[in-house]
Amino acid sequence: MNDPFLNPASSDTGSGLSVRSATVTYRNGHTALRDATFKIPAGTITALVGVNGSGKSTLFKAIMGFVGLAGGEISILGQPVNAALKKNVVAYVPQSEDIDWNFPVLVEDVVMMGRYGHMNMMRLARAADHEAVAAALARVGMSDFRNRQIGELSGGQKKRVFLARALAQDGRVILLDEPFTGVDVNTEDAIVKLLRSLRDEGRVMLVSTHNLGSVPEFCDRTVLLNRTVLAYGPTVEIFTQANLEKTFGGVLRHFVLNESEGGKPRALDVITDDERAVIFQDGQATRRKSSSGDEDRS
Ligand SMILES: Nc1ncnc2c1ncn2[C@@H]1O[C@H](COP(=O)(O)OP(=O)(O)OP(=O)(O)O)[C@@H](O)[C@H]1O
Repeated sequence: MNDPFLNPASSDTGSGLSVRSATVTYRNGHTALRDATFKIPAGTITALVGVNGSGKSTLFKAIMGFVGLAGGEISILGQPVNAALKKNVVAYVPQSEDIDWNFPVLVEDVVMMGRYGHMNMMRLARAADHEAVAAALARVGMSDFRNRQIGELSGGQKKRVFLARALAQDGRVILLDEPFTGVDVNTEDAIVKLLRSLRDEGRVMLVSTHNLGSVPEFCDRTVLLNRTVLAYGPTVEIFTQANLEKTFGGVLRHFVLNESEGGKPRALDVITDDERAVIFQDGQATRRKSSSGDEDRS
C-alpha cells in the first residue's frame, strides 16, 4: 500500500474477504478494475461506493468467479475463489434490473434456487431444503407470498425474496448489488435490520450503494472505488467529505445549508449521489435514526 489515501489501520482483518492487486480486463480490452486492494473482516457490513462505471459490479463478478483476474488475487474466507465457490460460501443478491421478472416462477422456487449448491445433480429438494426455504422466507417476512409469481410482487417484496434466496443458501459471504434502489424507508429499515443480524452471525457483507446517507448508519466499513480502490477501512475514518469528493469528482450534488443552533450559525454540507443524501456537520457524517427507532451500533 504505497498510496497514503489507503488506510493502513485496516490491514488486520482476520479471515474475511481479501482482494490484493486485483485487475480485471474484459475481452474488448477494457480494464474495468486495476490493482484493487482491500480487506474485510468477518462479522462486518462494508459499503462499496463509487460512480456509475467505477467497477462495482465488475468487482462482484470477480469475487463470484464470473470474470477472471488479469492480475492479483482474491481470497474468500482464506480460500481462493474457485475453492470457495465449490463450497457455496458466496451468495449474491442482484440488482433488480438484472432480473427477467416475466420469467414464470414462484417465490418459493426462487428461494429454493439458493439450495441448489446443497443438492446433488438431480436437484431433488429434501426436507432440510424445504425447511431452509421456509425459514428464509419467514426471516424476511415473506412467508405469505410463497406461492405468488415473482413478477407479481412490488419492488421491495422482490428484494426481500432475493435476500431470502441468499439466506437459504446460507452464504458466509453475501454480496448485495444496490439493495435499496426503489425501496421505501420501511423496507430499507427491514433490510438493514436483517443485515445487522447477519453481521452478528459473523458473515461478511459487501453492499454496493448509491444511497450515501445510509452508509454511516449501518456500514462498519467502506470501500471507495473508481476503477481502483481509492480508500478502504472503518467508515468513521474513510467516509469523509474530502474522500467522497475525491471519489466522485464533480459528479456529486453538494449543497451547503446555513443553520443556526442556539443563535450561532453553523454550516451543514449535504452531499448526494442520486438517492438519500449524506449530511456532514462540522466535517462528520451524521446518522439518521431508523423509523423503528433502532440506533446503529457501529
Ligand atoms: N462485459 C463487459 N465488457 C466490456 N466492458 C464492460 C463489461 N461490463 C462492464 N464493462 C465496463 O466496465 C466498466 C465498469 O462497469 P461496472 O458495471 O463494473 O460498473 P459499476 O460501478 O457497477 O456501475 P453502476 O453503478 O452503473 O452499476 C464500465 O466502463 C463498463 O462499461
